[in-house]
Amino acid sequence: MTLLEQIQHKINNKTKPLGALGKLEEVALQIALIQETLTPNLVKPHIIVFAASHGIANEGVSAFPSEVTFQMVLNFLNGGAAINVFTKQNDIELTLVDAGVDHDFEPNKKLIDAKINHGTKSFLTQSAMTEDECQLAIEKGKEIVKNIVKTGCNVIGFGEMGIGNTSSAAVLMSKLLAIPIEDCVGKGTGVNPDQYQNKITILQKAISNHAEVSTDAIQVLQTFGGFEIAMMCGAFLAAAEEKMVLMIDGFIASAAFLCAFKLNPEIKNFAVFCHQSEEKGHLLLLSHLNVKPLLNLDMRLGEGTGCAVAYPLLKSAVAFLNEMASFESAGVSDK
Ligand SMILES: O=C(O)c1ccc[n+]([C@@H]2O[C@H](COP(=O)([O-])O)[C@@H](O)[C@H]2O)c1
Ligand SMILES: Cc1cc2nc[nH]c2cc1C
Repeated sequence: MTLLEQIQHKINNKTKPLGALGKLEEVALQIALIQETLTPNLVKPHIIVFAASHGIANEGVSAFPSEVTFQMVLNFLNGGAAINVFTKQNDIELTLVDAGVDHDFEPNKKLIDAKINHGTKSFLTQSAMTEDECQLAIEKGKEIVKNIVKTGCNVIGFGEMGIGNTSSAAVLMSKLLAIPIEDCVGKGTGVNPDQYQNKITILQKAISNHAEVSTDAIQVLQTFGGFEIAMMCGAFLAAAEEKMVLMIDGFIASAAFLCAFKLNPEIKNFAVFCHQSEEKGHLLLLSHLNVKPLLNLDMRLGEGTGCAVAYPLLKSAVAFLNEMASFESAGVSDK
């Protein structure tokens, strides 16, 4: 029997009707395959939140001003954000990264300084980053994950904070999947109908101003991305290389995943899609990746909160596989 057949056999022989644990069975199979074992375990769960400022945020595409990005980083450092609460609740380690926030933070041992620049340029008229900045952000993301692997962690989620980043994510999705931008744009932090129309117009203009940009993932990321998105892209690539279980959060995280997937499609085998965001493009993005998310709680926060609330489900998947009796061991008739 192949390992896949052995794991499936183990799942099927648990004391339950065939398939009765639904998606938990798929997750258990996936985690066992990632770890190449019939007895997987989840060690030192960790969520990394990458924060960065966006030049495009100054074009009226968000309901909130750009300063909220650095203000929320301070909130993360003080333990007051949703991701602080949910990681604490579920015993998940939290690491914060300044990927490129337009603010000079006091040195703080809880904040990794990976600042590429003080925010990206507005991609309405310029490239968001230089080629070097984009490469550096990807490399930093990889390096941060490689350091976390050394702690023994084998399950990792990524979150982001960046006012304006639903605009970046929407354009990445539109360019990389050849989907009209209108189908990729949502309300983000909650723009009103007029602002929503303006957001679409701005992003259409941005795309036509960069008509020369191909569908190459790095070129698209450099032109329309954010430092947190590029860093997350590198982080996904490194985490999959390390054979970790990857927890994927909402719309922006999925757009970063899409960039990484275009660079290495193998990473999908390591990815658990934690939730379906309320953000308009997310369902379409997930369906293009041909994946089903675990939860739909109408969340649209980011920060890795979808990963943090879904993590107990991964624990349940591993626990049933390791701890449930089989029909044979429990003396239960299987037909
Ligand atoms: O994760 C999501 O699906 C998600 C959906 C909508 C908004 N967000 C968060 O809101 C911010 C981006 O929204 P906006 O309107 O400024 O583009 C950014 O900080 C994200 O973390 C996140
Ligand atoms: C307050 C606030 C918190 C956030 N967390 C992630 N994105 C956010 C956007 C806003 C506006």
